[in-house]
Amino acid sequence: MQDAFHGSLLRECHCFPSNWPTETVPYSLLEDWRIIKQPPGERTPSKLSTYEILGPGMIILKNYVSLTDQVDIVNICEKWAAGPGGFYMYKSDEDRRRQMCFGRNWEPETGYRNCYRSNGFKPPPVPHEFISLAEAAIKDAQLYLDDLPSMYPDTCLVSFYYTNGRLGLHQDCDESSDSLRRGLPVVSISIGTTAIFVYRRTEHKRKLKNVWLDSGDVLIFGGKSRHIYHGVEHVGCNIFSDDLYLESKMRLGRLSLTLRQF
Ligand SMILES: O=C(O)CCC(=O)C(=O)O
Ligand SMILES: [Fe+2]
Repeated sequence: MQDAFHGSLLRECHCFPSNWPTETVPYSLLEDWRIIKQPPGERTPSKLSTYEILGPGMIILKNYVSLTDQVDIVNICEKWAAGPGGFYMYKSDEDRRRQMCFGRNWEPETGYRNCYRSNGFKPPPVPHEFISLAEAAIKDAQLYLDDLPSMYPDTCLVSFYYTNGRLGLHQDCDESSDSLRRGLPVVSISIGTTAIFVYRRTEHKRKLKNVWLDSGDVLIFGGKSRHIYHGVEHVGCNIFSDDLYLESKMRLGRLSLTLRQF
């Protein structure tokens, strides 16, 4: 499946479009470039996990990802972030966040159309740890929501938000028409500083709601909530717990993984 995708795009993509990312220099997630090897410990989900239903097909699983798994995620991302084709920044992001992709390349202006990044880099496959985590979260969410479809994440957008980071209101609508029509969920995993997720349902024109995203939280929106307008505000410097920073040495900021099925 993935080979077929890459193959066809490679054939179509003869030259670099004009809107390539402005910067693709290596960007380490760590303050001191050290990767910490974690001893085996508590695995996801954390025993203290709770949940809140936010709408049809929309739920937040609080404190769902254990500290051990959060550190693992930082280390997996770091492996790619600091290498060629790692984190990149778009002009439109105005020095507020960096991004990289697993599975399929996604760019703010061209969506999933381009396979190449400016250096000819092909996104690595979605790490199996991320796939298992997203699938487990969806399964757990389905215990509380009867209108949440399952999905197999074949794409993962990794964003690192600086403490002045934000993301304006938008809909996620670049996935295949089949995925969108079936309401296959978006799974957003938060690691690092606390942020506020703002959202509104398409039919509620003015009613903006918000929910805190702390480190270890998993937010899922699918089914009837798949097309919500949403954004990220106030990343700031608040940290839910300093354990993550002590154990992973991650920079101050918010790492978010957004998994989807194309
Ligand atoms: O950072 C997040 O949790 C959400 C990101 C998002 O909405 C997106 O990348 O489309
Ligand atoms: Fe989004």
